[in-house]
Amino acid sequence: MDSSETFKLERLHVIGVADASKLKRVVKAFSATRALGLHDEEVKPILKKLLQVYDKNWELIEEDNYRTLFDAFFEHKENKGVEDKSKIEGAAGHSSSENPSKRLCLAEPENQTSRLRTMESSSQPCLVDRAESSSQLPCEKGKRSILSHVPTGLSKSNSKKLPYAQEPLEPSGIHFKRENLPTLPGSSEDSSSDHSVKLMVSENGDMHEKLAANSFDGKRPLQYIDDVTKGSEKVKIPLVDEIGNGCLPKFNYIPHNIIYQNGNVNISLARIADEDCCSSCSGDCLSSPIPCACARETGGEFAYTPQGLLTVDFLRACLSRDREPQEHHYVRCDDCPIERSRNKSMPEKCKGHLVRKFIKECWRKCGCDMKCGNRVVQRGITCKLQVFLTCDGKGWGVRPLEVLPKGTFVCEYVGEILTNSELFERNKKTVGNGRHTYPVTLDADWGSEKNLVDDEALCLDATFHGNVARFINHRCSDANLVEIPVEVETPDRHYYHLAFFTSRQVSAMEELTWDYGIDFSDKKHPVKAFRCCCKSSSCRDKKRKRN
Ligand SMILES: C[S@@+](CC[C@H](N)C(=O)[O-])C[C@H]1O[C@@H](n2cnc3c(N)ncnc32)[C@H](O)[C@@H]1O
Repeated sequence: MDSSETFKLERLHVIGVADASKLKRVVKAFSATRALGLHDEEVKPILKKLLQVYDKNWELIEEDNYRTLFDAFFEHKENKGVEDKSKIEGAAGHSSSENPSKRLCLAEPENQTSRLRTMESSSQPCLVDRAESSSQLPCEKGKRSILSHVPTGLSKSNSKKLPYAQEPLEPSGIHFKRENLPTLPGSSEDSSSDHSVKLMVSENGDMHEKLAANSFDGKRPLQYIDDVTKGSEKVKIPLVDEIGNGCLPKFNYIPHNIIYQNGNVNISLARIADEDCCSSCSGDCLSSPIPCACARETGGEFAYTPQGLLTVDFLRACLSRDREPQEHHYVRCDDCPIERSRNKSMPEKCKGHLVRKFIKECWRKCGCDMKCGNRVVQRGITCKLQVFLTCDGKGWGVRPLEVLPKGTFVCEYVGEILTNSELFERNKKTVGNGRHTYPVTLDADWGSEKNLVDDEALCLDATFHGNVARFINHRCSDANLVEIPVEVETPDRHYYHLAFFTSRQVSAMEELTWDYGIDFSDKKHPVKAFRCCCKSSSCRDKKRKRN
């Protein structure tokens, strides 16, 4: 018997799996926990206990990339830590006055967290110091123990309403529904049993039973949508609300940008000149010793490695421009389309636009094949992502369910393509009602155009129609995502794709963030000013800092 067979049988024995068909599942669970550096010996008893509690229902353990198993593991660790601590303190003759919930919620800069530390706090990722968070959503307070089934409460009085809760958008393709899920016998409200079972109604109306073990409060349903993309992406993107307090987002999921009305986006093969494509290439352009015509457009080199990540040099150049822009990286238009749409007769002086480094991907007129390494963004989302309700008042956010190496393509920002005037008109109608908008200006190449006409000064608005990127929250200066303009099907750069790549390795369950580039003092900025809760040491929201 070889060592791998011994390993498999050992695990079957340890967790009491008699059926060999479960073997694959056991092995997969251990590979998932090992990928995060957890030791099999420590995971074994937790997995065994979960199988008992869930009556050998593997689906519940496997879903969300073994989320329940990870939660249970870290919860166990945490409880053990507290136990050990009180033993030590008991022996030393004093007790701790520290509130355990505060301990887990200590502010910690994202980029200093170790992989394990981030997972440890990930069951309720909270960067809020409880001492100052009376107006914030509670996170640890209502936590429900998976292994011990001790229900705890979630106080209504100190929960803060989310933007959507305050001002639900007008129906414009409402696709997600929130159900008040009926509690079945055996739920936590039914004290006769310690199994909390809820009937979940998914987007398509299917009903399925789900153990609400991650729900923090027996009275509040844990909200769960299997796939917010409605099957339009290659991967499913679930939505979870572990707090039971979020208003489900009302928007229409679209996987690709779509023109609202007047935006000038002209996609035609005739417009792609020979020098704008690599028609003489074949196979994979990355394997050629000489950069192809598309790579030359990127700056003479490919931006991607054969593994599909951004090259270190390209990422470094983008980050330095993003984080420490020099005066010469800015362009100021003579006749700025943004100022023009704000005040046609007397436009203010242009505030400046950061000229960014572009990636040019191969496309239809190129001779290479679809597997060419210079086609990354056009292949769409491949990472496992999850939309979740943040616990520090930012509303919904996005996190990966797996570790993302530095330079990974995560998703592009998708929305309606609007001209700046259209956006201005749209925003004018919504001024004063507290509604949040989701616009991004496509101004990365405004410097090379003399005077952009109105229908070429574009932006993306994901308020009503958008993809998962609309849920990514802002972080000042040291966000873990960087946005990079990507030219795919149009050679002129007033329209392009805005792609998000990781700026460093991101842990599983760590919130994804990007720097919206907001000047918090600019009251007229298209992104409506909000009080920034990013907790970055370089937070630019001066108001927030003072409070
Ligand atoms: C593009 S949306 C991001 C998704 C949003 N959280 C949601 O629930 O749909 C932008 C809005 O999220 C909120 N937001 C994003 N980053 C934030 C931050 N650092 N601090 C506070 N609010 C934030 C603001 O309300 C902002 O208008």
